[in-house]
Amino acid sequence: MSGVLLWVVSPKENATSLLGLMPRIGNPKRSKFCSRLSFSPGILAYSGAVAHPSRSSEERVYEVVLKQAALVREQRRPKEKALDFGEGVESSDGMTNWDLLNEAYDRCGEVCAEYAKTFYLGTLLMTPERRRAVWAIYVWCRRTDELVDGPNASYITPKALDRWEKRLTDLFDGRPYDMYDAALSDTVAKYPVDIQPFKDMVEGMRLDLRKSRYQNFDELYLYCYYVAGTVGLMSVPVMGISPESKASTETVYNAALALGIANQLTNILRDVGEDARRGRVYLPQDELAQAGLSDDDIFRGKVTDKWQSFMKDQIKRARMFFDEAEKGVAELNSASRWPVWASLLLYRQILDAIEANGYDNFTKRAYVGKAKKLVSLPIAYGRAIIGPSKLTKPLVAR
Ligand SMILES: CC(C)=CCC/C(C)=C/CC/C(C)=C/CC/C(C)=C/[C@@H]1[C@@H](COP(=O)(O)OP(=O)(O)O)[C@]1(C)CC/C=C(\C)CC/C=C(\C)CCC=C(C)C
Ligand SMILES: [Mn+2]
Repeated sequence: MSGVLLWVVSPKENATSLLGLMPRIGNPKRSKFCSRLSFSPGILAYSGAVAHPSRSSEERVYEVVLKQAALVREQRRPKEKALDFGEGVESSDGMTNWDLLNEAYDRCGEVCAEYAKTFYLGTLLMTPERRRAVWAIYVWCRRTDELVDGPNASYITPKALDRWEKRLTDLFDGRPYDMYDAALSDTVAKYPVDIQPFKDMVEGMRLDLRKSRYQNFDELYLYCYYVAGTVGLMSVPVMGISPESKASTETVYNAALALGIANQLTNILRDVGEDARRGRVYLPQDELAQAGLSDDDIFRGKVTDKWQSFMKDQIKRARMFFDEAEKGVAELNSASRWPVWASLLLYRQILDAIEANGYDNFTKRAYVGKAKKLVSLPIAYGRAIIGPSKLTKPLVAR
């Protein structure tokens, strides 16, 4: 994928390869969610709106959620931007554009299979159309993350991210740069996917370049939305909501957002030691201080009573986001539920693994073993059979 870097990195920042080839006020649901976050005294108190008299991160993110939900309701299909993959035009090697597009999607599938095997297996249950669209989104996310986390991360500047974003707008306008972009370009033309979550993910990568401390949970929440909540918002329009669902579109998007946030909080809790070795502390500074801890304690990496108690609260909060996410999975199209349940159950078990490690996330990496993974798959399947509740819920037109 040296093409990506040739394009993203300026000639001076020469590099070679990437990825191988190369709530809301006025919204009862959100208010309920926030009140759940603040049920516990101490660090879990959700103080965003108080600490920031303007708008809290959750309010800002919720505006994006509403916009995405509205787009799906309208089933917006920007056909005018769709690429013309007419079957007739042959290239010199005899391949039609149609063949090239199919190959592009296949390549996305190969990247997925290599980097996220379980997730890839889950997607095989989806319809072929949806499956390849999710692969295309996955590959774009993976490449975006690789820009700041991959082997060439030290060459990446804010300007390089601007170029990556320009490339994103081009592909949304039907002008893909390479094969992977072509697959995503086709996907966003076929499904009501908006560009905002993609741009927001790039913004998250910009944050990673310039920020290594988060003062409070409000700041961290925004970061988690940028790098992970966005994935939920990108995926739902492709995965689809069950025709039997009586839940409002906003409810489903909130759940999707919550799953992304839960996953990223889990990532952060798992990687405390690894991040500290790179000079990064994602944990909210005010909550550390309230627990009598500081960056120095993290760099020292000693598991103390204070650390254990702090971690218990952090894990509790991550689980709340998983609980919030659970409420929406049943509303998805039946074929999409299994991979989502599988990813939710597997990721949540990382929190159990941190507990099992005695909260030593400085020197031990929490992971879910093969056996536990295997057991989770039929459990996920069992849950996926359960569709939307037949009970009438407050109906918002969809
Ligand atoms: C209603 C409902 C619950 C719907 C489900 C919506 C849905 C599919 C949500 C997906 C949530 C999800 C998997 C979020 C990804 C979160 C994540 C782990 C983000 C990582 C960011 C950066 O992390 P960091 O650098 O700290 O850590 P690493 O060491 O690099 O891991 C990411 C790496 C960003 C890039 C994200 C991806 C590559 C994953 C993209 C995944 C998809 C597009 C497919 C999602 C579909 C399913 C079925 C899980
Ligand atoms: Mn990463």
